[in-house]
Amino acid sequence: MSNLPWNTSEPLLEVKGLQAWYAAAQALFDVSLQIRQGEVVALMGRNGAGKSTTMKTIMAMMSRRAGQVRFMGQDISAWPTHDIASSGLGFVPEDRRIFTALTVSENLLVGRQGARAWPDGTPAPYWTVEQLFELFPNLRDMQQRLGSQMSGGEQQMLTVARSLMGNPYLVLLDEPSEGVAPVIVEQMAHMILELKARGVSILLSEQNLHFAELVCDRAYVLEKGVIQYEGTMAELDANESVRRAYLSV
Ligand SMILES: Nc1ncnc2c1ncn2[C@@H]1O[C@H](COP(=O)(O)OP(=O)(O)OP(=O)(O)O)[C@@H](O)[C@H]1O
Repeated sequence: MSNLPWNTSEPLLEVKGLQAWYAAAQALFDVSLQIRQGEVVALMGRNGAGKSTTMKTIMAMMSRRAGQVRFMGQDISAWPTHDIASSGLGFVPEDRRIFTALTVSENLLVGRQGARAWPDGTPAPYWTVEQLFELFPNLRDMQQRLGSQMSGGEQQMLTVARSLMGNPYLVLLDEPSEGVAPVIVEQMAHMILELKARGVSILLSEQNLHFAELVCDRAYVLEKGVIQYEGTMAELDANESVRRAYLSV
């Protein structure tokens, strides 16, 4: 048995009353959301709605913030970012922070963390480099390539793969489909479904309803730093007024 103070019937991630500021400008207002084990949840909203800020606040990357973040039964609100990441909460930022002077293989090794277990002692999702190459076949063909010589979409894949090297329980994925070629978007959708099948939970920031519908169970919709709607993907799809008011469709 592990010593995780978490019962799997409780949410894996529970965010309550999150607020955040850029200097004097408040960017998040009382944002609350939950992700249960095995769920893929969309965080939707237009440019500037606050999706990235929500993720950065969960990861303690906003210097001025308030509210509570519980992950696997622990209050992580005051933890530093690196402790949050090493507890099994992965974050793939939108700006693709790979090491451009390192090769694909070296970038992956930088992300390596040990294997994890669920509270009942069963193994949590674990990724070998070979399994990651199965998930991202393009990366297998460019193992010795420098990060600086990869396309934006390839860098995006490498960022996701490196995060999976940390064997996270939950990944915050910030707009993985934004600005990448359609063939890569397709691979991203396949990758998210594969993660879900392996038991990894995901919070996916997304503007594209069609992409979110392919892979997500539920959605929260943000506008101006406020959660305006929450529901299943089917409910959101059927709700034309919410779609028109807060999404680009
Ligand atoms: N570094 C920053 N300094 C000041 N204001 C910022 C900064 N980053 C974001 N903001 C503001 O905070 C608000 C939320 O932005 P955020 O990036 O979280 O939105 P988003 O939903 O992720 O949109 P996008 O898809 O454009 O990333 C916006 O009004 C934005 O202008």
